[in-house]
Amino acid sequence: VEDSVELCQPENVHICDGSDAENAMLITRLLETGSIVPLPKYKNCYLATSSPSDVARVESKTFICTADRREAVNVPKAGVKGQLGNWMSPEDADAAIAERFPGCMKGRTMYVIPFSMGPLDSPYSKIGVQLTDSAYVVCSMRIMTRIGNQVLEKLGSSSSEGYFVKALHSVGWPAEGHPAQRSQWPCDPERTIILHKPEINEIVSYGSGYGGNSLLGKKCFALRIGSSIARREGWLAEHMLILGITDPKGTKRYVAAAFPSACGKTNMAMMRPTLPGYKVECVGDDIVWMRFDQKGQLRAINPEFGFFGVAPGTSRTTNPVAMDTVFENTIFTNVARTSDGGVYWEGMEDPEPGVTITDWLGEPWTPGSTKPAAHPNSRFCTPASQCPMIDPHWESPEGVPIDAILFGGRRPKGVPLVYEAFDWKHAVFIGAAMKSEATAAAEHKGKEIMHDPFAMRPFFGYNFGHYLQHWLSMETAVPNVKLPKVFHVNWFRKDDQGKYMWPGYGENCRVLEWILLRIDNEPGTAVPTPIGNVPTREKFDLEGIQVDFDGLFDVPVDFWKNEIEEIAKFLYDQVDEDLPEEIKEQIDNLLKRLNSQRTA
Ligand SMILES: Nc1nc2c(ncn2[C@@H]2O[C@H](COP(=O)(O)OP(=O)(O)O)[C@@H](O)[C@H]2O)c(=O)[nH]1
Ligand SMILES: C=C(OP(=O)(O)O)C(=O)O
Ligand SMILES: [Mn+2]
Repeated sequence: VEDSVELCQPENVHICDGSDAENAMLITRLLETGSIVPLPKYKNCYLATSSPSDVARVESKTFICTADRREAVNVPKAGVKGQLGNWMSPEDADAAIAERFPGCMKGRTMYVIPFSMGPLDSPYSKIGVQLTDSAYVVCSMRIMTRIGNQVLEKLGSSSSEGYFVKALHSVGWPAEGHPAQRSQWPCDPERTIILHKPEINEIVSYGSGYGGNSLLGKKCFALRIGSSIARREGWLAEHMLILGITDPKGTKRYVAAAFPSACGKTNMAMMRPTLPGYKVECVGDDIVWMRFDQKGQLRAINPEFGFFGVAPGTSRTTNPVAMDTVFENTIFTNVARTSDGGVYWEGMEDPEPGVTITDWLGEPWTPGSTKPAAHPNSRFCTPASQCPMIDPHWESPEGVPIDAILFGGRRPKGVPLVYEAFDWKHAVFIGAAMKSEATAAAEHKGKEIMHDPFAMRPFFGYNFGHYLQHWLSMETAVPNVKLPKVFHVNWFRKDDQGKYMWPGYGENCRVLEWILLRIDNEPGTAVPTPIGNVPTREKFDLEGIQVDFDGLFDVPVDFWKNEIEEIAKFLYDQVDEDLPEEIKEQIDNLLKRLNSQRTA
């Protein structure tokens, strides 16, 4: 703190105790500066609208900084541009800090936020301290993580642990005359930079107030620094939801699922199953820290304390549970506002007659408007404890047992609703081969289908080749390892008219039901295809819905030959010398399986 005070020269330093009184004081401050507005329709809810140039994560300005480049990122073949993270030398990182931070908090307050990723009494939790000049960030961190005195006390007592993650954040406060200078959302988009130093467990973020760039416990710590710690310590930090599902007989299982940003994690974590007799409960919606225990069981904690969920598309029909969660103690960002003091976004039920809408940019909005009312990456930031279906064990210090892992993405063509990996090595290959349409969660434009291995492309804290090796090594993580079953799912396949073929949301429980049958080794449930096992029609419940089963599960051989060629090129080009032999074998085996099929 002293070093950073010397660097940033704030007028005040406020050490956050995490109390209600402190939060109320900060909210008042944010209301006074116009950084948030109240939403009197709900209890203790506020709306922040950002600068239009600070609305999402910026992957191109996010770096992993290590002495040896090969530690931080994949080293592609000569002439190939790396797609799985950016590297910067520690010297260049320090120079970037020296260009931006001196005096950046002049005349303002530096907040010191001690926070815990994971329940305070869990041996798997880790502590961080974030310094920031944004009260919005403090209030959001208080929702997303456990903060305050309790954390300082634990930090003081756990000398055996010895380290905490140091996180420095400034929104950047450009000089007089700069367009962003007087705005209610200060930021410095041109000079935004997000730096991670895994070798010394440090994060430095400058220029952006947007969630993924500024709430440093989340993507920066829990995924990037976290994955690098996890590799050293022999566990996994992943971009996954965790849910518990109880079947009609009363058996409960936990499932983790990795989907890229804005591809359905929060919705699945809060799913209300349409099949009778099933119950889903939510442990987490974005990040999992998991490891095999001594008995060989994979156990997971959710390191977070709240949900930072995508608002558009959330409605009474798609995600009623989220709708029952977010209208208390919530900070909304970049959604639209209604004249009766509420919020509005695309996909939400229409407001009452007579109620008018102001879009996220402050302009009047009507259903005929050509621009969206809410920014496509607008978010709610809400306490997890408010979720009516939060799992009773969501804060259990030893974590919950995971029996299946799902990978998935937005794949309009060729990819079946669900298929199952043949074994662990095949599972790791399926994770490596993941692709998905780009979304508004980062700066990518359009709907290009991008590679997104393990849904971690923007979040790897170290070389993806080493990451693959680490996943492969889990097969022998402990003597009696009980490997979870692994599946790939795709809720987003489209027909020739461009319409989704699968109703999704609560109906996704039908896929979960089949997964449970597979976990229980029920006979007659699956048939092999070249890419993995798919359900048999008899054991996949379609009662009450009209869908094209054959179309949903079709594995078009020509499509997959092209697909695997492209994936192989991507992996060989990107990972080159660090591509594990096991993955090369998986590519060869899949090609052989495809070539032995008759093409249509
Ligand atoms: N068609 C369809 N859309 C979905 C489904 N699940 C989520 N979505 C939409 O995808 C967007 C992102 O979902 P969300 O759960 O917030 O994704 P996350 O960022 O991975 O947590 C929202 O607009 C959802 O309404 C689904 O099963 N089918
Ligand atoms: C917060 C984010 O996560 P997600 O869309 O995965 O919920 C993000 O991508 O910045
Ligand atoms: Mn989410």
